[in-house]
Amino acid sequence: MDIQNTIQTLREELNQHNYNYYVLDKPTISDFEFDLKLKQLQDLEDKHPEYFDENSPTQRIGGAITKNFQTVSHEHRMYSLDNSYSKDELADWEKRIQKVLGDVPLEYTCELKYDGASISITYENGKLKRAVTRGDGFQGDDVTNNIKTIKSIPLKIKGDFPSTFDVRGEIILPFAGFEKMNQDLIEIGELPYSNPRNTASGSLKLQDSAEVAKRPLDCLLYFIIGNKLPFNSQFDGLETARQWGFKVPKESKLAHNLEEVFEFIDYWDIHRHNLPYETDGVVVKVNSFHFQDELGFTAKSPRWAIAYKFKSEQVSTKLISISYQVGRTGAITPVANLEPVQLAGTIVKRASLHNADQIEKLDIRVGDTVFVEKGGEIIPKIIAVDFTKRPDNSEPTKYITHCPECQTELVRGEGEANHYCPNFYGCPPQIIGRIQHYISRKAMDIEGLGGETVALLFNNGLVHNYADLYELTVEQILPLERMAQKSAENLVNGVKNSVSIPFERALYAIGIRFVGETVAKKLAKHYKNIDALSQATLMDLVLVDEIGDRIAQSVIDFFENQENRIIIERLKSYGIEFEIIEKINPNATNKLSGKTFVVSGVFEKFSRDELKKAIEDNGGKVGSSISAKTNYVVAGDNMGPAKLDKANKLNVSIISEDDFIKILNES
Ligand SMILES: NC(=O)c1ccc[n+]([C@@H]2O[C@H](COP(=O)([O-])OP(=O)(O)OC[C@H]3O[C@@H](n4cnc5c(N)ncnc54)[C@H](O)[C@@H]3O)[C@@H](O)[C@H]2O)c1
Ligand SMILES: [Zn+2]
Repeated sequence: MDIQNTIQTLREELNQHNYNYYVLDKPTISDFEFDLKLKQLQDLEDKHPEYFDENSPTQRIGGAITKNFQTVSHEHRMYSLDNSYSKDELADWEKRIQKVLGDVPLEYTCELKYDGASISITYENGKLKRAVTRGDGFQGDDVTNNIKTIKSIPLKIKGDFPSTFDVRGEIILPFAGFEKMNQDLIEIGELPYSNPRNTASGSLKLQDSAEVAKRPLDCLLYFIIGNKLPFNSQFDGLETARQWGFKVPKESKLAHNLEEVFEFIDYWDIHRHNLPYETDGVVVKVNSFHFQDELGFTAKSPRWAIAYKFKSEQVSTKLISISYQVGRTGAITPVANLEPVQLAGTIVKRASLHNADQIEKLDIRVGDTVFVEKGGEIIPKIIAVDFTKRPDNSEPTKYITHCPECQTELVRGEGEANHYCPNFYGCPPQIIGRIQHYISRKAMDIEGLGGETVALLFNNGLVHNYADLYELTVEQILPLERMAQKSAENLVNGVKNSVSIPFERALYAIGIRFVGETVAKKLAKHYKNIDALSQATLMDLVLVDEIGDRIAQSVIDFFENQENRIIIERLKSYGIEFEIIEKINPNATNKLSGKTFVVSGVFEKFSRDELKKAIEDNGGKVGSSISAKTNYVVAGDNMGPAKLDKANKLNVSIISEDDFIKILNES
């Protein structure tokens, strides 16, 4: 291929990767590989200036503007950063600076490079006015509403500030929040997000800011830009930002020479693993604004700053075999079994291969030597195959066609990433997984019963679904491994005691696909009992707050299934109520002393007589008309204007049924 063609191919390839990374938030190659290709292109362009193109990925910021938000021009352009991977490159950078500035003493701010999505936020008269993504550097998406949901971003500034300025920061998803989000997804049988950076970036692009508000995003600030700023160096700017109320990580340091910069890098290359969020390097900036102005910018990045990228830890090892796991929902996940190898402080033996497409893309085969990396420093993943080490007799991987557990032929729905085993009622890991979900802490929270025991019960033919749990007897389970009289009794009692559980928890427990904790709450509140829910049509369901087509269809499918209906009826017969039950606290005494009021409104939950009885049980006296002697009147919705009038005159408060029950149930 001639040079011009190579350059053209690289440009096209990099443009596609930029699109995958910035717009889709789904990169298909590692950053390291991306940076290598970019460098290769840069080198070719340097050698062949005749092929210069201002639209080349070397000259332009990779991000893009989406059509989903209003496009806004940046008052101050948003640049990228030049990258370096070695101390030599940093030394070269300093030389280039000294060429411009002469041999002056230089100070550098050293900051961590937070791995998320950049944001520019404009403040006017101390108030947050607008937040815009980096986009192509000139223009970005107005995501103000989404940004306002992030609690660490002040809506109003404290202290002395110029009338208008922009702040620049990184929107990140700390590890803890990221893992919680994934846990919630796994619980409802969904695939987890691949890493915090792409998830943070994807969150900013959501159309519904209520959805964004639920995500534990954070903003780490690294720059203030504007006219008449009350400081003249980067380091003082960070301190000021902190005083104005922004979150500025305290790890940043002022270095007085390159040696101190190297110390900072060496320290954080190790200790970054203890930070609660992801970092991918260190950003070194010339501290003085005066010098920054003199140095200026290239087409893409400031000359006064450079990123030093940490090498993401990679090792190579051998693929021993591929096994396939069947999840609770029947989703198949291929898992790579590796020759054990040390990586970032842990021994790695297995890595997820995600799905059939991933295997095909990597062209990974048993016996291959593979590169493993800790993606997002959490889950190890296979980056690539070392083809130079492929054994001659290796065979392409054939994805399984049948379930490894029950031999049912697998299916793959249109547009779905994973294969599924459709044998919902006969496939052991699906059955066990469903029962394990049913007993889990957030569901029925059954004391005395754990996930392993569930498998044991199933394997011994004692339970086939979660309703069977309620038929278990001590005599049946006593002969099982590691079971003693006491633990057997605890198990049976734990199951028995679980029946008095709020509707929303029971609804979550039965494991309808896509019905997680939050959705279960919404459905419970809306339908009040399972019969109403089971009769709901698709149209009814999608009208419920936050219920979309996919969830609605899944609810319909669940209740259309005869076996599910039988199980629910059985659960009811064991005492699970599957409805929201309002109770008047039977232990309330004298809750009403010293109060005088009329209970009025439409009585939805209790009859007039029940309410009267509750009043009397609480030491109150019920009257039929409002007078000084009787404190309470249960009037219902037919309280005539005369009574209302009288109540008003006597200054007696009129309260609803709900408020009345609340008073009785107050502890
Ligand atoms: N894998 C892929 O397909 C793919 C595609 C495109 C880009 N990428 C990766 O994305 C990056 C592209 O670079 P980029 O242009 O987004 O720049 P960058 O992320 O390397 O550096 C610039 C950004 O760093 C951020 N940053 C974090 N901490 C900072 C701090 N303390 N001070 C200043 N800025 C800070 C800012 O948001 C700034 O916009 C590279 O790492 C590249 O490998 C990967
Ligand atoms: Zn199966």
